[in-house]
Order: sequence, then C-alpha cells, then structure tokens
Amino acid sequence: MANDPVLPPVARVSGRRITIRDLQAAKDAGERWATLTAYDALTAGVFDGAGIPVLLVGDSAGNVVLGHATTLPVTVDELVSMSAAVVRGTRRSLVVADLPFGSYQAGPAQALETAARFLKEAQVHAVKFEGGTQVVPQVHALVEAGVPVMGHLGLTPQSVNQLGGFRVQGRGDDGERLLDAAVALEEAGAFAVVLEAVPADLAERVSKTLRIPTVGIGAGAGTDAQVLVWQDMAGLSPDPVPRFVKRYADLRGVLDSAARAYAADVASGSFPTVEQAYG
Ligand SMILES: Nc1nc(=O)c2c([nH]1)NC[C@@H]1CN(c3ccc(C(=O)N[C@@H](CCC(=O)O)C(=O)O)cc3)CN21
Ligand SMILES: CC(C)C(=O)C(=O)O
Ligand SMILES: [Mg+2]
Repeated sequence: MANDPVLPPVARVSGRRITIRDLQAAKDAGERWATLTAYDALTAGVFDGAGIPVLLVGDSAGNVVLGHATTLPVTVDELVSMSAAVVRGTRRSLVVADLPFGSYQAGPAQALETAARFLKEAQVHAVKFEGGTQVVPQVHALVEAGVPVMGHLGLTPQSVNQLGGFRVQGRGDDGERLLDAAVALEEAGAFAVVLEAVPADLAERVSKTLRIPTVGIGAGAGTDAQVLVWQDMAGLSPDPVPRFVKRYADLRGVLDSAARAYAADVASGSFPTVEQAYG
C-alpha cells in the first residue's frame, strides 16, 4: 500500500501523517488525489490503508449515519465523537472535520471555540466549513490561531432552505461570485476549497485561478482532487444517489445477502455448528 505504484505520490508518503504542505506540493506537481468521508475507526482504517490521503468527517453523517433528511440537525458533540474515532483509526491520512450548522456562523470567536473542541477532543488536523465572503473573518481567525481551514463553495447543504433544494450552483452570473469567493478564501489562508455541484467549466476555471487545491464533488474532472461520501462510493446508500456518484462496489447487495444467509442459517439450525461453539 505505502509503496503501491498506482497511488499518486502524495498517497505514498510513508512513516508519517500527510500534511497540508504535501497537498500543496501535489497540486504544484500536477498530481490529483482522492478524498473520502469517514465516520468511524474501522472504515477510516481501511481507507488509510488504501492510501486515501485525506479523510473528511462530514456533516453528511446526518444523512448516512444518523438518518436525518439534511445535515442541519447534526451537533458538535456528534461530529466530535465520530472525528475522534476516525483519528484513532488512522495513521497516515490527514483528518478534516466539518463544523456543524450553527457552530461557526456567529463569528470568528465562535468558530475558534468550535474548532478548538475538534482539535483538543478529537485531535483532527484541520476543519472545514461552508460559505464564501461571509466566513472570511472566521477563516482568518482560525488560520491565525494555527488551524488549517478547508473552504466549501457551491452547493452548501447547510443552506438548503435558502438554496431551495439540492441543486447545481454557480450558473451564469453566480459563477463570477463563486470565483471571487474562492479567491477570498485563498487570500484569507484556506489550504483547500471544496467545490460542490457546480458546472465543470466553472470548477476548472476556479482550479486554474487558485494556487491552493480544489476538491470537487459533482464539479467535473478539472479540479485538483475529488471527494465522495463513502457509502455512495461503495454502493451502500439507497437509491436515488446524486448523479455525480460512481459506485465502485455493491455493499448494499453484499450486506443484504449476508444478513439473509445468516438469518436463514439460524432458522434452519445450520448456524452455529460445533466450530462456533465452546466444548
Ligand atoms: N449520501 C450523501 N451524499 C452526498 O453527496 C451528500 C450527502 N449525503 N449529504 C450532504 C450533501 C448533500 N448533497 C447532495 C444531495 C442531493 C443532491 C441531488 O439530489 N442532486 C440531484 C439533483 C441535481 C439538480 O437537479 O441540480 C442529482 O440528480 O444529482 C446532490 C447533492 C451532497 N452531500
Ligand atoms: C461531501 C462533503 C464535501 C461534505 O461536506 C460532507 O460529507 O459533509
Ligand atoms: Mg458537509
């Protein structure tokens, strides 16, 4: 894994944690890299071993772990707990935690207070939060305090009620504003920016304009990195999944078969056998 030649150089960093400097070096060298979400120690350990350089403890946990319809109900306590598990389950991946809705919008002091909880209680390496020019003071304050910040523009799910649904952002004149916001986040000190559900040509333009890496989700092939929710990528999420998802496995089918086979074995008496029993 650490010496797997198919992995990009940033994923082959061995014997230490990947840093935000490695990610910048990857962009400077023109290397693309993959990010996945993670919410628990076991899956985080799998992705760490597979050479995924960045793991995001997303507030998408609200959807794929906690059963909510949106990310809005997710609390700091919930994500701190999951983030701590992800950090404990990894050795090499850089772990980024999403700041939940309502935990940073009030201003730089609130953002710093929330980020400090993630760094102290979960020992994450960076935080991410949604928004453009309105969160620039927060980015500045955290970077000043030594906390790496990832921005998030485009479809920002914490604003779903204002956006009027989960729809593509940045079409037409909005594209210019998104580009300006991306530049403002970079100037405030962000180390990377997520571009979610924006037209591919806009995402490519932003990626070429910024020095820092862009991380696309539903933003086409022109970004420096990609991110997917792991349950979507592995085929565990139920239909419908957003159109930008590619399923690399059918975990839902695998788990469904396993559960059915187990239940049938119990019903028929063929599990457990003497092999699974103590003498
Ligand atoms: N499982 C999961 N995957 C995600 O990618 C994800 C979450 N949850 N939760 C937080 C946000 C919400 N996201 C979403 C949610 C829905 C669409 C969606 O329904 N897209 C439609 C319509 C697009 C349009 O009409 O503009 C699609 O078909 O892609 C997209 C992104 C992305 N994030
Ligand atoms: C999809 C990524 C960017 C995210 O914000 C999340 O998982 O919450
Ligand atoms: Mg999120």
